[in-house]
Amino acid sequence: RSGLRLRLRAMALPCSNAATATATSDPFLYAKGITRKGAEFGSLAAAAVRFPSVRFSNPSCRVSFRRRMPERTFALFAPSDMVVSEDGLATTVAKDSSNILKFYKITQNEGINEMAIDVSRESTVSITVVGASGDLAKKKIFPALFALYYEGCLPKHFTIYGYARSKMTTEQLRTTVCQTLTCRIDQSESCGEIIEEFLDRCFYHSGHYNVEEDFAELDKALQQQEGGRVANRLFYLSIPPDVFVDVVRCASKCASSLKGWMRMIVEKPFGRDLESSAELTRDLKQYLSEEQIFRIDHYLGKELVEDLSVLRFSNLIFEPLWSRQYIRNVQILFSEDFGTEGRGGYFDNYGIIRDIMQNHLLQILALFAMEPPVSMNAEDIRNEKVKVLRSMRPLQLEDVVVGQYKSHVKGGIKYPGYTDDKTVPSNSITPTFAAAALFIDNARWDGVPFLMKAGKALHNRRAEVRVQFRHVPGNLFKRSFGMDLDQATNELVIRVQPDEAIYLKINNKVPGLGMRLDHINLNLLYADRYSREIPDAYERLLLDAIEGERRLFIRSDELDAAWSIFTPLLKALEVRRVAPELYPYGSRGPTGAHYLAAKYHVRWGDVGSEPQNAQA
Ligand SMILES: NC(=O)C1=CN([C@@H]2O[C@H](COP(=O)(O)OP(=O)(O)OC[C@H]3O[C@@H](n4cnc5c(N)ncnc54)[C@H](OP(=O)(O)O)[C@@H]3O)[C@@H](O)[C@H]2O)C=CC1
Ligand SMILES: O=C1O[C@H](COP(=O)(O)O)[C@@H](O)[C@H](O)[C@H]1O
Repeated sequence: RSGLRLRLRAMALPCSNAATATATSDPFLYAKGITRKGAEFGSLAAAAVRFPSVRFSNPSCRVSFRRRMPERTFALFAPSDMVVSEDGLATTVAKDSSNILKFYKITQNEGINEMAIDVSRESTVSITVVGASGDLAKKKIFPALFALYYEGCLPKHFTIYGYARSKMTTEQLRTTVCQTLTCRIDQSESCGEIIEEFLDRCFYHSGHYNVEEDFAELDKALQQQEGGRVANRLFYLSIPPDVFVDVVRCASKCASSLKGWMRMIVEKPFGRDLESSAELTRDLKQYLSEEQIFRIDHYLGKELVEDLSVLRFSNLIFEPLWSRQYIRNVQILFSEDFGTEGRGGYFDNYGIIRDIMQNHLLQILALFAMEPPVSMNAEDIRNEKVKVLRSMRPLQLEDVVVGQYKSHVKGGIKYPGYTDDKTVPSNSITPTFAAAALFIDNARWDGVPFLMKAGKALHNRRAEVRVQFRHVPGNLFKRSFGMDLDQATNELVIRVQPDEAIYLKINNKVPGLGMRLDHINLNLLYADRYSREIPDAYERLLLDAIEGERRLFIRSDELDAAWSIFTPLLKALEVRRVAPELYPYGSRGPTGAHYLAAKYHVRWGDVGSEPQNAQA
């Protein structure tokens, strides 16, 4: 009788001194302590475990505390499993790789009869942003770290180091970082002070990426800040891929933590094809275990991408429809209204298929199409994603259309073509646009086209998933729709960005004496429903990496499966030197995409009129 299996994230980091724990009248852990900002967290813990979705009779029910905490004073870490049996016996052992072991045995009558809580007041997290002088570090990583600090999500003791070759002082780094920070969450607080506090924890160390001595120096600097505490170290590799392995070698040899954990967030691109990706994985694994590698795909950290599983698995109405029986096609769309400006040098070596499709869009597809996982644990989810990816057919050249933007004059402004970029060869055939039809050869999705479209320098910036359902059989209202049944079929749209929304296109009778039908949207526009600002994807992912939560990071077998789908196509495009169809900057992309969709009797959902209430 295992009863309720409750996933508990131990609440240790924010405690000031010792935490105490007692059993409440419910057979749950009632941990009590003082948060960093002085709030007592015991009652909140109890409230969280009493969350109404928790039912004793449901053994697979899981609660992740962090997501449910209403307060922003919590910094949680170290996932642990808590097993509560119906007779009130609860045991939990924290499975944490950071030398922190928590063990509770709780009975309803006796309370806690055995317990060891390391409140880890002597541990610290050092975060080193490697490539701190770069675009991503400034644009995303430092602002995300600040947002986490602002939300009280970083541990009590932490240090942030910027590392790069550029010569810069700590003061200069702070000045640069400061310009990117905003107090977007709560303007009423004394934001300036919090920024100052945060900047005081930021330092800079200049060094080469392949020089072990430079990392040994970094190690000394880190140790000085860590002040003898158990040191956990997170490295964020925000650098071009050709220096990944050098950094991993130097950092793991000369700047790894002796007692705490060491984790590395690795940015894409993870290779250019199946072989180079496997080689990179092999090289990284000379120095790191798979558990230490956090391959980031920031689309997995986007709110609506996370919501896909909630939508599907917590609503009875969707899951039964989620198959070839009711779904005609699925479209995963990405567009940007700007070109590769400033990143042409990188982009030309990769192209849109590697830059967006093989990772971001395929990850969305995998989450969308996977079978229900055993639980929401990282390995259970990633196992299902791998299964669905391995069921996919490798892409064929005839199922792909590629394009490249050319210059265009609009309103007296000349927008540059891709090859006008000085860092791009003038004869480049690198695609900046691609459309593809993919298929999953399994029982659920047999024959359903999954269409992807991704492009730069298009008419708008948008990312969305569109699910087009089948026509209603023997539709009584067919005559009201005229010939265009497609217009009348239900479509579920999950708009990832901008203006996050979920809406469902349905048919409705126009009020009145006649029988006129209207296609309208049941619309959940996030900005209308939720006042809280949506966190940036990098915030969620950084916090997960600090907590050791791997659910939103890519495992190496997932990566292999993803490359297996795209590598044959990428090779064919290169070997045959397939010329991209040119499209004007700011347009809707090449017309070839429409022919590709038509081949599978599909109409792109983003083309044509959107009912009014779908707009933000
Ligand atoms: N920028 C973005 O929007 C996104 C970036 N990424 C990925 O994140 C990583 C970082 O991106 P981003 O910040 O744009 O990259 P940058 O080109 O800005 O490079 C980051 C830093 O790396 C160093 N660097 C640049 N080129 C080289 C080189 N050839 N050899 C050694 N060091 C070099 C530079 O620091 P210094 O000279 O001071 O050492 C630079 O400031 C990349 O892997 C990129 O693919 C992923 C998603 C989005
Ligand atoms: O990974 C990448 O993503 C960005 C788009 O990210 P978004 O969060 O702004 O949608 C893209 O511009 C870039 O080319 C690519 O490398």
